[in-house]
Amino acid sequence: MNNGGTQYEWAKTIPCRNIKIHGFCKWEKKGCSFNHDDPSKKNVSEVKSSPQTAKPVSEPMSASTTLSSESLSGSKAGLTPSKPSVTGSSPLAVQSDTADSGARKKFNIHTPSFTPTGSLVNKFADLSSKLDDIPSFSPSGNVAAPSSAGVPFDPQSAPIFTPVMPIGDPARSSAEQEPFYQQTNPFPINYHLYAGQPPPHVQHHLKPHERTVADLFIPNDLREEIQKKNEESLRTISAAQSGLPIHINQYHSLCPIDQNFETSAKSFGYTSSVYKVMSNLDGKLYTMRRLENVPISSESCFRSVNKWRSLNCANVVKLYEVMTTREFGDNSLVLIYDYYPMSRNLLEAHFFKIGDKDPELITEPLLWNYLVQLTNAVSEVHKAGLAVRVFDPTKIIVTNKARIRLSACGVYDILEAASKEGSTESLEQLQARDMQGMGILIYDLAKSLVFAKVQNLSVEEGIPKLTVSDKLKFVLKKLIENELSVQQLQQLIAPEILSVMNGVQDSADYMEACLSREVENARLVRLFAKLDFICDRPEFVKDGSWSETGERYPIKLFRDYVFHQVDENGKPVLDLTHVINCLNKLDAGSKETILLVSPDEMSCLIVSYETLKELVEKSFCQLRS
Ligand SMILES: Nc1ncnc2c1ncn2[C@@H]1O[C@H](COP(=O)(O)OP(=O)(O)OP(=O)(O)O)[C@@H](O)[C@H]1O
Repeated sequence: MNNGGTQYEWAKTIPCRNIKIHGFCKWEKKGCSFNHDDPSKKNVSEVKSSPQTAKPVSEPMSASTTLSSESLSGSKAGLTPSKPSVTGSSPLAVQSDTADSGARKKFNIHTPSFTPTGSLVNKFADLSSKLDDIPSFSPSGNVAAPSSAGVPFDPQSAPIFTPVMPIGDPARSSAEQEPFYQQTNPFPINYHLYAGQPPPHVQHHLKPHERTVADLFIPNDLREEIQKKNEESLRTISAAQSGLPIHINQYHSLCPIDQNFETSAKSFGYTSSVYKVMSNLDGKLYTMRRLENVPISSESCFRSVNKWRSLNCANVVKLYEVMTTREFGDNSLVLIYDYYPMSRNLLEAHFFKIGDKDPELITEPLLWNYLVQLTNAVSEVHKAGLAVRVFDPTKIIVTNKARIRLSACGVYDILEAASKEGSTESLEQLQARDMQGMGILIYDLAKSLVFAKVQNLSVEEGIPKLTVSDKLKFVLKKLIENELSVQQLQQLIAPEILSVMNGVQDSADYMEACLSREVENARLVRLFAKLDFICDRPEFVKDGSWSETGERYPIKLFRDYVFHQVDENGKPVLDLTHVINCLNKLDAGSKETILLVSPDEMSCLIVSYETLKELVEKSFCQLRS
């Protein structure tokens, strides 16, 4: 090993890149063969020794009035960096300081990237005289031009930077005009903190007692689904881009939910659209269903709304508020419902490919599941003295795996009250029609199971052709022929209700298990935060208790022990299990002892987690006091 000497003669004349990049080379006397003479240091010494020879340095800074011969000759007044200045004075003062203290500084002022010269042009003047003519870059006319260089910087009189955008720019207008609009993060969010699951063929075959890091957190697919829903909730569009009103009463940040952007009057006889909105009262997201040009003549049209508002059912999207508005430029009827991010209606879920999501296959268990959920919805609605009235597949949304909800309740009641004719049917008749509607909906979905052409057959001919169990055929027949009340239906499908209930309980258990894994993480995050509150506080730099003999020193070493360990090759150890293990023991105040070693390996101490816990508590209490 060549210690201190150079190995390669040819490298002696080549400047060492470490000097250029870091300002010093830690291998300078340990075998690095390259040239370690710092050219800028040489210039300073030249400047100091002879003002006449200082031209190459002083010329680039010639604009500076503070770079006088006094300062160059070492006048203390000229060298003190007390007065902030954008001119060459401050850098020069630091230069002289650093020259005194030697080159071993991490941020070396002599490195070319850190030397603010007066003018870039002069630096290249030797290369071509034409370069002298190139104007210096200045970001705007207001910022000090080269001619003003040398005038000491005065924050009071400094021009204020005003970014100028062309008039009519949507970004500008949206920011200025829309008090509620916020630019959300670009999509997709960077999931850099999560490592994906390895493909099944590379997965380790773990012994029963072994765990992977992924086992400590909620399963990846569930986490991703929740994250996607959060992203969807955060998605916004500026009113300037969407052309929608900025707010309707307390609801703002209107963002269209409909994926196909087509408006039709198919479902209610009025063109309708659905938006995600945020309430200014509680900050929550809601769904706004708008129907255009509805002739609402009096408050009495909203008679049924209170009943709908008080209905709480797991299979009905809750209605909160109904109003009329002219904010869209017409007489719009607006209904406010609960918002379920990433939900799709039954038609979208089973018959369309949306984005990269394929339509979901319909199976008989799924049909039973839907029938049970719809029975629950209908039963609750009927108990409230209302009727569902609409069983359109576009008005039932799938909010989670196989979880459905009626999404447009209450609309028909209002529309009918608003129309001149009004309803001729009694509530009992409407409720009986609900049973029929439910049967037809399930029958329509069941038809997709059959390859033969049942589409054009009548219901009586079509039901026998369905490829489902006889029991489902029988239930559908009875429903469509309107021979079942909701109570009779409940009795008839009791075994299926129990099996759906079983699935729901399994799902609840699974979710609870996932939740319990995350509960521990919340505790650890608090511990992380506590340690970070305590360690490396700049105001405690001179505090003796943090010094190597101080009582808080073990906390510092413990933090290094947990997070900053390196392996035998000097590579950082990124072992999450170690982190969680240590923090759990700290939290529990275990009696187990650990060996803490300082980074320079000059001091080491043996301490128990119990003691560390006391120290952390004490330090944290002192911070709070
Ligand atoms: N409460 C809700 N929460 C979240 N999304 C919803 C909600 N209600 C409806 N949606 C979604 O809004 C989209 C549009 O719904 P829908 O088809 O009912 O509206 P529409 O296009 O106005 O209907 P149509 O034109 O058939 O009258 C669907 O993707 C649906 O999943």
